[in-house]
Order: sequence, then C-alpha cells, then structure tokens
Amino acid sequence: MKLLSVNGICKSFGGLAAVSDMSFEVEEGQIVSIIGPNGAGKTTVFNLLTGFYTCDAGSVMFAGEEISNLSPSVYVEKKLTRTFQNLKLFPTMTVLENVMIGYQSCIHYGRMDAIFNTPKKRRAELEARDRAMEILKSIDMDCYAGERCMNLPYGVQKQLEIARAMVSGPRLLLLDEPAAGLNPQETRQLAGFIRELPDKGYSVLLIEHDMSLVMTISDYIYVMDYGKKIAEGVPGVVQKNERVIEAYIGKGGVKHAARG
Ligand SMILES: Nc1ncnc2c1ncn2[C@@H]1O[C@H](COP(=O)(O)OP(=O)(O)OP(=O)(O)O)[C@@H](O)[C@H]1O
Repeated sequence: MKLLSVNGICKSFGGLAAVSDMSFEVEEGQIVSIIGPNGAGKTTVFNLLTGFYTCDAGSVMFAGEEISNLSPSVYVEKKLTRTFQNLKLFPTMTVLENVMIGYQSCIHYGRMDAIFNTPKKRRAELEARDRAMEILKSIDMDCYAGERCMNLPYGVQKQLEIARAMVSGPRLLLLDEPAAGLNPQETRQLAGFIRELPDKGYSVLLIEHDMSLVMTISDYIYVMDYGKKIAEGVPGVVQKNERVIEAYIGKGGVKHAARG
C-alpha cells in the first residue's frame, strides 16, 4: 500500500530553485532513501514534508490524505515524525526522560494542571513514562533508561534520537542523516537498527550521505541533484546509473557522496 505520495513539489529561495518538480513514493513497510550531493535539496524536501517550509507547488498525500503545508506540530498527529541532522537530545537528562519528551504532543493537560500537579497531569506523565519504556524495551534499550544521555556512546545516542521519534507512534519516520559522525562499526550497528524498523511497524524515509548504509538498507532510492530527481531505482540499479556517478564524481568525492 502507498503510504506517502509526493507529487511535483517545488520550493525556491529568491532565484534559487532548491526543489523542482520532485515526485516520489514510499510504500508501507519500505525503507526509501533520498540521496544526492551537498545542496541537492534533500533537507528542503524533508522541511516541505514536515511543514517547516511551505511548498510553492505540488502536493503531498499521506495515508490517503492531503497533508501539504500544515503546521509542523500537526504532522506528529498525522503519524509522520522526523529526526534532525544534528542531535537534539538533552544531554543531562536521562534516556527515559529524553524519550518521554517525544510523547509530549500526545498528552494534554493545562497550565493549571501543571502548576498544581493535578491527578490529570500525573496520569499524563505516567502514560508518557509507560509509553517511553515500552519503546525502549522494543529496541532493547531499556537497560539505558536511567543513564544520563551524555554518558552514552555516540552511536547509541543516535538510536535514542530515533527512539524519541518512535514514541509518538508514527507510521513514517523521516531520518535526516542518522549516520553523520559515526564510525564504520557504529554505522553497521545503526544499519541493523534501522533495518528492523519496518518489522516493528515503521516505514522509513531516509536522507543519508553514507553510501554503505544507504546501499545496505534501502528498498528503493531516489537521487537528487540541483533540486531535481535525476534517477531512481533499487540500490543495484542506482549504483550503476551514469547520471548518478557523474553527479557525485563530477562534483567531488564518491566515498561519502558529498560535494566539496
Ligand atoms: N532557508 C533557506 N534559504 C535560502 N536558501 C536555502 C534555504 N534552505 C536551503 N537553501 C538552499 O537550497 C539548496 C538545497 O539545500 P538543502 O539543504 O536542501 O540541500 P541538501 O541536499 O540537504 O544538502 P546537504 O546534504 O548538504 O544537507 C542549497 O543551495 C541551499 O543553500
């Protein structure tokens, strides 16, 4: 079943077309990657899909519903959540507390409930705690629940950031360069972690420069350059595509597929 269907989205900044007529799909249970050299438009696509930018044109359908240009907080309710290129964890808080933060948008109590610590507020906190613990158990990270986030190895912190996106129960996880800053061993571990997400009920849309990760875990890949889609296909096909090779080699460096 088609979960996400993006049709001809466009975004310009002044005279620069950051994303031009970009279309792609994610099927339920798939891991789909968007790759391309630095400045190709990948992050802008994520920002368009999650309401951080508004589309100049085009449409986004998610689970059969038009979801273009909503405010960022609404996307969590629609069951679509994202991570960011740089870790946005709270280093001095525990792992459990960091994951609970991802559930905040799912619980509702007023300012007075917070001031007077009412039963409603305490129930909401318990619910967040239970849900966060459930997620940590589902990914075998409950052993870290009481640890301060800053004491965790960097690779585990990356998994924690994904766990925090999982806690609101999304159907689609948008992962923005999860392997950035990881060494090869940590990247392999992360690959195994992401590969298991569809079995746990999460489809994945991934932006990533690390080709070893992308080629190992993706079911399907879209390639962008200068804001446009230049190729698509399964990893074996994309790897051999001449336009893709030219986009990378022509603009500097194949290893991490980045310009400059
Ligand atoms: N808010 C903005 N204002 C002006 N230009 C922007 C803005 N956001 C992105 N751009 C430009 O749009 C183009 C695409 O940027 P984007 O960050 O989407 O690329 P990317 O493929 O994610 O790159 P990277 O891999 O380096 O993260 C770039 O030329 C960038 O400078």
